[in-house]
Parts: sequence; C-alpha cells; structure tokens
Amino acid sequence: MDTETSTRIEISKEYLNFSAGHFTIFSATDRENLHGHNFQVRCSVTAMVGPNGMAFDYVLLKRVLKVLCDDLDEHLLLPQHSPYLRIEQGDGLVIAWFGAERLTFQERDVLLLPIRNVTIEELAELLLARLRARPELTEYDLHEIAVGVSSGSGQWAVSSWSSA
Ligand SMILES: Nc1nc2c(c(=O)[nH]1)N=C([C@H](O)[C@H](O)COP(=O)(O)OP(=O)(O)OP(=O)(O)O)CN2
Repeated sequence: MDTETSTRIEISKEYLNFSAGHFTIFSATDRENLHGHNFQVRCSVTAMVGPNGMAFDYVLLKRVLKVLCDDLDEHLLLPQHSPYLRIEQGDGLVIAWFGAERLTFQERDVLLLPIRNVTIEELAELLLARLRARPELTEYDLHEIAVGVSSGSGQWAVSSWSSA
C-alpha cells in the first residue's frame, strides 16, 4: 500500500451537539424571538496516512469536539460583534439593546461569543477557529479541516480551512 496517501476522516457523532438559545438578527429592526435549537456538529479532517496505515487517532479529535460542544451547551448565545446589538454587563446581568428593546438576562445564563450573529455559519466558523487553536491537534500534519453546524435536520453550514 502506498504510504503517501491523503485521506479525509469524517466525524459525525450524535453526541456532538449543544442545546442553546439564540435569536437571529436580520437587520437593525428585524430579529427573531428568542428560541432554542439542538445544534449538531460534524467535522472532517484530511491528513496523510503514514506508513503504519493511520493519519492520526481520531478519538482525540472526538474528545476535543465534545469539549467545544460542551462549552456552548445550555446557554443563551449572544453575538459580541453584531452591528445591531449593544451589550452591557453589570450587577450580575447582561443587557442586550436591540434598537429600543432592552433584553435582560442573568450573567450565568449567557455566553457572549466573538461572532457577528448567532447563525450556523458564524458558529461553524467559530468552532473551526477554536478547533484549529487546540494544542492537541497542532502536532499533526493536517491538510484540511471542515466543521459543520446544523440548527435542524437537513440544514448545515460548513466552514473549512486548507493548508494549500
Ligand atoms: N443563513 C442562515 N439563515 C437562518 C439561520 C442561520 O443560522 N443561517 N437561522 C435561522 C433561525 O435560527 C431559525 O430559527 C431556523 O429555524 P428553522 O429553519 O425553522 O429550523 P427548523 O429545524 O425548525 O426548520 P424546519 O424547516 O421548520 O424543520 C433562520 N435563518
């Protein structure tokens, strides 16, 4: 067997998910009501298969993905970089201003994310960046990484990176 093959390993485990509240913002005056999804996450990684017939131990990848999902699980997700949402914090509260609307939450319930909108495309890009930053993966010669996020069956956003 040629020891120079590049193979894509795909991970799509039921337990790679997070339940979170959010609202999608469509414009300065239009947003959804607050609601939640059971978001699903999947990942594919392309790497060289070594002479021992293995690219890398994908169990490690699954463990890291589960940590990234658990970090988001059971929170209200708010975008820190939305052009339409102003966020204040204090006295144990998070206050989000959407135009004249004042949305008030307990700090313990909120996760502020460095994204522009809580959409599956922004979540996929965020999880890809967080995955790439994990030290556990830096020792591997990875060629491509793609992370998918779904807000419901049949609808995904996939954010990808390539070393090429
Ligand atoms: N480009 C995007 N458009 C929208 C997003 C998004 O993340 N990216 N998100 C939403 C909302 O989250 C909306 O609540 C999604 O809900 P919906 O599509 O209705 O989800 P369901 O699983 O209920 O889908 P059904 O087709 O009704 O089964 C809107 N737009």
